[in-house]
Amino acid sequence: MKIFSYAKDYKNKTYISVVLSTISVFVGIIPYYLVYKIIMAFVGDTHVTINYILMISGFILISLLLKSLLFFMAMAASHDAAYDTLMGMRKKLADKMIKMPMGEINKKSSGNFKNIFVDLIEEMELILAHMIPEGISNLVVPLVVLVYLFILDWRMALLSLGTIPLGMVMYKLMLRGAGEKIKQYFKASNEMNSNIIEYIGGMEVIKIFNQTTTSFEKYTNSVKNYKKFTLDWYKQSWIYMTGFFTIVPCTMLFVAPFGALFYTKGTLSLGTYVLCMLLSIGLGAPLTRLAEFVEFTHMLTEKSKIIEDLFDSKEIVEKDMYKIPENYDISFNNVTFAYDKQDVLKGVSFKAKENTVTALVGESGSGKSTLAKILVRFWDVEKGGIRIGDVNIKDIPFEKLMDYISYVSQDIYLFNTSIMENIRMGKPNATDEEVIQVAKLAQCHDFIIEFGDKYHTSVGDTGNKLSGGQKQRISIARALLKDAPIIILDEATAFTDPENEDKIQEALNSLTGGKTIIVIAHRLSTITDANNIIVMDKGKISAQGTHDKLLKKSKIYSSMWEAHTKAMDWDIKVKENKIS
Ligand SMILES: Nc1ncnc2c1ncn2[C@@H]1O[C@H](COP(=O)(O)OP(=O)(O)OP(=O)(O)O)[C@@H](O)[C@H]1O
Repeated sequence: MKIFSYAKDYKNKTYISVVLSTISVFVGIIPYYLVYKIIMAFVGDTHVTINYILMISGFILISLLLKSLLFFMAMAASHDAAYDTLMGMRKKLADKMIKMPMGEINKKSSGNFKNIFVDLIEEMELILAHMIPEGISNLVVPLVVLVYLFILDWRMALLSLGTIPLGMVMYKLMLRGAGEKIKQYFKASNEMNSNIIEYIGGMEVIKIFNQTTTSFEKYTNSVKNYKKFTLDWYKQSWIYMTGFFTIVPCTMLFVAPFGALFYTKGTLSLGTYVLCMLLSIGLGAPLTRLAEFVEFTHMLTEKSKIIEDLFDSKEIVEKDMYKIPENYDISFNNVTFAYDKQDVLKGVSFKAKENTVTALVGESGSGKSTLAKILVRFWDVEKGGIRIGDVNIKDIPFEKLMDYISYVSQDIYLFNTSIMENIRMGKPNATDEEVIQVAKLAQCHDFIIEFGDKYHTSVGDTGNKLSGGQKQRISIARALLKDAPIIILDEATAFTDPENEDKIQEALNSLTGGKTIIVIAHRLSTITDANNIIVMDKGKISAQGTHDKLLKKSKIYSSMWEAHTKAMDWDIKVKENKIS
């Protein structure tokens, strides 16, 4: 199982656990031998003194205590190694996600990721922490006992294994179709996780649209489904499971009667008979526990496959040879791009020069945000190329590319921490003063100081304590603080009320010169001064030029402008109460 490869960094603790649990197994066999000594002392000719019995009992007690102590020390070492491994796996998974294209991440729901990061990895603890010490003792005990039994009397050794063939039949029946059942169980568990997260995340929409019944139904159905698959699996296997766990430990079934027969026939001494019975009793429990571990392994192999699939999933390809751009001009050369099969960008070519503002406008769905997302390599382009300062973005180290670009997307995400820390994410070593300075530039300062805790006010879960416009300006402040040479601002339509628009405009004006700025604009009045306006239409560039030029030569742009000015007039009239 590949899971053990993640444990290799912590192998020393694992070795300690292996050594301790093996010693514990051998120490655990001593009491059987000592009990045999007592019995033999009574049946033999020797005179048994109370001191002798007390001494042997003392040794039994010491061996039992030592066995437990060693076992718990082994468990402590294996748990230590296991939790280190789980931490390592979670870190590696988080690293992996940074390298994955957004498209790959979006294929899975957040419930799916939660299931992998939390539940599945937690269950790996069972393999790593318990399988090593317990697995070893459950494997070594029967082996050592069997070898000893064969040394004593091979017939008795074989008889002590008599229940195993019967148990194996039960075991086989128990595992019949288990692979399929496990897959169904995981599918149901994943669905349940995704539905729970969707139910909680979508609560606002559910309440507004009074969809409580249907959404609740979807949620309860997945919970019921999960119960059904778990129970089905249990019902199918419980009879055989009970059979197995009843039959296998009855090692005395053959040992006692046949041993008595051999003894009466004089082919087995009383001492060996007694010792064989004692040893075969000790054989039963570890044998059944061993079977339990085989079952766990079966299940955990399936679980670790899900984790491994995530580790093996597609990454943004990084090359060995890198180039660093000499300037920050951006050029799209004949870029064609599809999320799935249908092209959403078709042969797009344009240049956004350093020290200029380029605006992208066009109808909803015309491909504006997609242009921004492929520039930051959320998805890789296969046809055509994107260059920064004449270097293809695929030839720039991904981390460097992220350093060059500040991207304010439509989906603003704020972390559940203070406003100060949310802005500081743009430059982790920024001082408080620097944060406040950019907040002023981004027109956030005034509303921040209105809050009781000012910059230390928590923004709430995903920023839900702030208005849309406030969140947008905080994300602009974050981008300003990063001070990257390229800035992409994807304006969110939802927050473009005139007051917020003015503030955003001021924030944009504060962007210092020398940068390459790309603005995806929904309200055309924000970009009339842009050096170049690109009009997108169904994935293609329909026209480009300055505002004045486009008004004359682009039908799409001039009608967009007309619609925009009408809407502005409407706004003003409503404000002046001319329209009720
Ligand atoms: N993750 C995705 N997977 C599949 N298709 C997508 C994805 N994101 C966007 N699309 C599709 O790509 C097309 C272009 O979308 P895009 O978001 O670039 O448009 P836009 O011009 O920015 O729209 P808006 O102005 O509404 O933000 C749309 O048809 C959209 O349905």
